[in-house]
Amino acid sequence: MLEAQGLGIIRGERPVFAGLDLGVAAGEALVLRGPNGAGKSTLLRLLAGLLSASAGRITWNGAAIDEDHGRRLRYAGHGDALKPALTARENLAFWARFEGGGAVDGALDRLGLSTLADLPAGILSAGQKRRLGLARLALGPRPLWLLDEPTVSLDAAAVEMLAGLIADHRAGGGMVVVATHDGLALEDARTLVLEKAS
Ligand SMILES: Nc1ncnc2c1ncn2[C@@H]1O[C@H](COP(=O)(O)OP(=O)(O)OP(=O)(O)O)[C@@H](O)[C@H]1O
Repeated sequence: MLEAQGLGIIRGERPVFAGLDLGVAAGEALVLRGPNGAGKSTLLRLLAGLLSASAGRITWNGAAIDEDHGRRLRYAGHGDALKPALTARENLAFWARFEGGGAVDGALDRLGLSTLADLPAGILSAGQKRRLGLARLALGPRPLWLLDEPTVSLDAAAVEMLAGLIADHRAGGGMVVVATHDGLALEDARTLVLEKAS
């Protein structure tokens, strides 16, 4: 279980949020909402261990997260983290190697990219690049997914693929925390609304 207690962070000398508590158990989804600048990306980066909190603590099964935390999660931020000169398949194969293995062709297929597998990532459309970035989720199981506005640039079919991917992940006991401004439909998801600090 992922938990945060009394979480607060100051960025650029200004508090983004303070006193924030949350918990996500196996199979659960937590949707982060709130206006631009409210701190959704900041919270996801904290939960990923990419930023340090100014106050409070983040725990995994009761123990403070440490340098091993990154191996139990997949974080998909605003960028797609692709190398434009490599093909779609080569990009994903790079990630699979980096993570110690993964089913590359199956992941491409899951995001509807099989016919584009041998094209350089640099010539893919914005939505195709986003699909490819998200195909990393399908490389193999990791318990925690942290997704920052994953539906940006996606068409309706791809949003459905993503929703299916998340549903399967949760059915297998996975957890997901997702920041979104739109209507990504996740069954039985809880919502955490962040207010903009004044
Ligand atoms: N590197 C940084 N240095 C200083 N302040 C930062 C930094 N990164 C973000 N901030 C500030 O932190 C606050 C929260 O930003 P964040 O990106 O987490 O918001 P958000 O809720 O994800 O917004 P959006 O809906 O626009 O994506 C903003 O006021 C932003 O200016």
